[in-house]
Amino acid sequence: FLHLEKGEKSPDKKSMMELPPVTSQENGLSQILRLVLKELSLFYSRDVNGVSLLYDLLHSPWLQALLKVYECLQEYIMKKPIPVLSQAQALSCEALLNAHDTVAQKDFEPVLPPLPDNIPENEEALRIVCLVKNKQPLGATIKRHEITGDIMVARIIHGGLADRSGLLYAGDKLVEVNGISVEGLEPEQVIHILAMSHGTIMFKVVPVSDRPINNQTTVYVRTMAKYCPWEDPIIPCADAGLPFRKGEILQIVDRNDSLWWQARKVSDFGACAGLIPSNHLLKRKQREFWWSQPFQPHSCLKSTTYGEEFAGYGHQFFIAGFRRSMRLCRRKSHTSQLPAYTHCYNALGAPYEEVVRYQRHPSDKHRLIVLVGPSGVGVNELRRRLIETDPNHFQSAVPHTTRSKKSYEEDGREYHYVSKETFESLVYGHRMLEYGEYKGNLYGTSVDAVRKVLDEGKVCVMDLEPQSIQVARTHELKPYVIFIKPSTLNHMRQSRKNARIITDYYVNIKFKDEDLQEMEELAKKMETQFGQFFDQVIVNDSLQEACAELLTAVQQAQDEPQWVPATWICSDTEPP
Ligand SMILES: Nc1ncnc2c1ncn2[C@@H]1O[C@H](COP(=O)(O)OP(=O)(O)OP(=O)(O)O)[C@@H](O)[C@H]1O
Repeated sequence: FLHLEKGEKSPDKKSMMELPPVTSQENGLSQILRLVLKELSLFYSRDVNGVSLLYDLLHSPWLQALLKVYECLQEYIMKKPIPVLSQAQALSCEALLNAHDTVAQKDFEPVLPPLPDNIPENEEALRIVCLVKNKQPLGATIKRHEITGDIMVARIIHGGLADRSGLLYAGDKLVEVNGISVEGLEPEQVIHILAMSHGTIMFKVVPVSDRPINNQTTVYVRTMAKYCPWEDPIIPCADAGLPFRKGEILQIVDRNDSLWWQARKVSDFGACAGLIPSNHLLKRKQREFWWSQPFQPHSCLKSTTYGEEFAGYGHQFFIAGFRRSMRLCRRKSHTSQLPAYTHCYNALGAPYEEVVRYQRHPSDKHRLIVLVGPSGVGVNELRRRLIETDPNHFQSAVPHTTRSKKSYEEDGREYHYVSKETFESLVYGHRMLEYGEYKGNLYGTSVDAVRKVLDEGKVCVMDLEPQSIQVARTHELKPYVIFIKPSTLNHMRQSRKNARIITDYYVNIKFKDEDLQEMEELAKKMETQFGQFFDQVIVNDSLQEACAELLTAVQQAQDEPQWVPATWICSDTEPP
């Protein structure tokens, strides 16, 4: 510090004005203070009233020290010196470590460390990081360098303490922990030292010469598979892994490593990131898993024997798409065609689907509402009730059939009646969202039938078998998929006492216990296989409550922001 002694000869005002401009380095608060003190000293020597008090105040060592510290920090912020200068040593924490990337999720909190007594001569090459153990993990992993055998910081977990401290980097070489040299130690031994340490822990590291720069933009993805780090034998550090279920939305924050990415769940944004297998790696795992499984025929759908068709509900107005033949046909639809596809998709499709936040503009067409659920759960009951709340706003799509029209039917009301050739051309042209055969006739719902409802400015509500969801997931329809889930067996026994299950016979029959059990099993299978596509799950326990939930969900789908595949919004988006 520049020190002005009391009574020291000060320059006169003119010469003060002519002082050469201070360099940018000097152009700080200390310099201004120095000039003020010089000015004051002029009056001090003349014993001007009150000046001595002001002079003493501004001359006090604590004020000058405070300004100097402030300037040091400013300089540190501007220069980001490597390694960290002694003035700015500080703040860092935690440690995760393991044989490959051993993680010792030790608990730490940052501390402002005392400066070491004797700073080594080669200070420039070392960084000293002090941490205080607390309940937070360090958020870094260590490993042994394959060639040199050095203990290295393998990864810094995004958002963890080490990351936030800004003092530890992947590639830093660990030299000492609490004064103990780590040379020749195994990563596990280093972890043991950490585990045994209490209070402040000091790491001495040789900083990595090229700090990794993460200049990738973050992407959001929907997980198409589930992942459990503790069941993964090849994850570098299971404790640093991020477990996820199918259908969760993740924010991928680091893709520098081609095998292990870092991500966090949008449902838990405050948490630090975790390791997840990269797209490529997860795909490989799925492929290996798929080939290791014996072929299992698809058991998600129930097939029935087929009786006669008769007209459906006798409600006050006609709602298309509730015809018994269509519903029974759907039950057996695709059972022979889709299983292999479904398994293949799960095994070989992209494990992460890039998603973006989408909010429908009021002038855009409505999103298609798709209801999915095991047979008998109440999909059609709920759909019918929803449409009845506002038939001018909610509508079903009119299905196609190749069977002949009955005298009381109207073309385009119950069905679109078409020839087998026309129907088949729609199928081959990929114009059918789903289709099947019932008693020698074809039944199905076309994209055009859905489009017609949407073009009229209405909300199209349809039920689909889960394996058809993929077909409906297009930029144009932007389906919002709601899974109708049965409640517990005990609840169902009560609530379904008077309910009737649709049969192939003229009289619908009451639910038996086996029907309820089968429904529960089917629901589980559907969730396991197709849960990644469900935007919403509604448990159909009380019909009234389920209806209210459905209405709310449908309104949210149309009016509030939702995660949708990025390809629906920008067609040139590549998968991550
Ligand atoms: N929450 C509920 N409480 C009581 N009864 C219900 C409830 N939900 C649906 N039901 C009744 O259960 C029966 C079956 O419902 P629904 O016909 O909607 O089944 P579904 O899921 O469409 O099955 P499918 O596709 O096989 O026809 C109907 O009698 C319906 O009124």
